[in-house]
Amino acid sequence: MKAEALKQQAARPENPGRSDGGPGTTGSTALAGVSRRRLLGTAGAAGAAGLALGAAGGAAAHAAAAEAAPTALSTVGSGVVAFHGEHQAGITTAMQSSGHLVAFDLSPGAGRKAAAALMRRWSALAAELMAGRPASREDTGVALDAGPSSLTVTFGFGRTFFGRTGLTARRPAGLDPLPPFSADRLDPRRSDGDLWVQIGADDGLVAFHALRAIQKAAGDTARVRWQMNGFNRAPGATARPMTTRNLMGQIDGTNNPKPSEPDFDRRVFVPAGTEHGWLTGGSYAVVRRIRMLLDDWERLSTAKQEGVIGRRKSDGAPLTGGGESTPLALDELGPDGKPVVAANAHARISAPEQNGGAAMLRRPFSYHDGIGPDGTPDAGLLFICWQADPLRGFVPVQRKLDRGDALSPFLRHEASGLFVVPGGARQGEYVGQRLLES
Ligand SMILES: C=CC1=C(C)c2cc3[nH]c(cc4nc(cc5[nH]c(cc1n2)c(C)c5CCC(=O)O)C(CCC(=O)O)=C4C)c(C)c3C=C
Ligand SMILES: [Fe+2]
Repeated sequence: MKAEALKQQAARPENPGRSDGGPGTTGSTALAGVSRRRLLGTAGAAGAAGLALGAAGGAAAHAAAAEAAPTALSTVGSGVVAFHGEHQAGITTAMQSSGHLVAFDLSPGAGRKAAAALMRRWSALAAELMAGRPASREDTGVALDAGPSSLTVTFGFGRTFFGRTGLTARRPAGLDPLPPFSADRLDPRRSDGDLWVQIGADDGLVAFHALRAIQKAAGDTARVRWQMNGFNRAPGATARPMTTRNLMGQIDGTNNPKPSEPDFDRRVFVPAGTEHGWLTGGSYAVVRRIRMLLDDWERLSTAKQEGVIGRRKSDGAPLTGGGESTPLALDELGPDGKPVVAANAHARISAPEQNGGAAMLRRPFSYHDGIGPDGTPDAGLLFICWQADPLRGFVPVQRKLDRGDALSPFLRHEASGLFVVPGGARQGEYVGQRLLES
């Protein structure tokens, strides 16, 4: 099993819908040749045994040997995602097992110049950390011994960022406020924000290390507005690559657009030649903290739970048959003459063909913040979806779900944010430079 798991991780392609990779996708995650100061090794072949250092020869010999002989990283630790590129990392990257979402507000008096300096600082830091190198100043040591572990740091701007930096004329229409939905129970203190940072990694310490470094590098320029912490299944936890499950136990992410599909880029990334040149290659992230009413959900029989979604719980296959990737037969009727996939089933209502083609890339983290004051689990989904235009992605689908989704009685939308995520930085550039300096 261990060897099998290692083989999976080594072969791990990028698939945002899977926490441990999956077929049909492209990837930038690779085995790292670079690592943190004290990590001299590269992973090499999957399953490579670490170099055993004997006790004989005493501490000095041990230290000398440790200096000279590389120690093999596990394949999880050695996953590295490129910081520079056409798009920012953390969008099509395979879902990671640890995540932090943080929104910042610019401090009073911090305008465009300070924001530009902050983005320059943050970008340089993110590039170092994602390569597995320590933060250049005051590294806390929390991630020592670990490789990059597929760390990604992704930056976005909220609507208010543009007013604070005097850039209202360059604010894209896609940042117009989301409409209210009847199921919203939004806490403004945990919603919105001038800046948004998404951190993901396949190691909890590596993710936390990046979070602290980013927070400290904000200095006096920006203050944390809210922070949310999430998780997904660890790579290698399952015997074969699988779509991850959420805290309701459902396989979640099956029908995500795949990078291999011809319309993937058009759906997820802003193309060249639209409204604002600085936005080319960017995307919009809708972030919703969705509490799951798990006590109520877990009282339902498995058959009822499956009816709510329209898919089997065990393997994610449609109730109309086949396997996980079989399309839902939405027209199929049961012996009672009713559709097998109910009219209000979540998978039916959210399907692109029911929403004028509206599609989004869902890349969430689960969260669990203990027990709420009402004695029920404060747990659910940090729902993050990516699209080229929220008005053609999240908004129409959520409108439809809001009107009659069988899943709604088991959910509570508690916080919301909409952020524009600029395209990736080229070498020598920082994220957002084309907005802040042109
Ligand atoms: C507005 C968009 C969506 C919200 C909010 C949302 C919340 C949400 N969904 C699940 C569980 C599942 N969702 C599934 C499919 C699915 N969901 C959305 C959109 C939202 N979900 C879409 C676009 C789709 C794909 C539809 C399709 O193309 O067929 C599924 C089925 C498996 C899958 O395809 O991923 C599950 C399960 C939860 C628990 C939740 C809120 C907490
Ligand atoms: Fe969904």
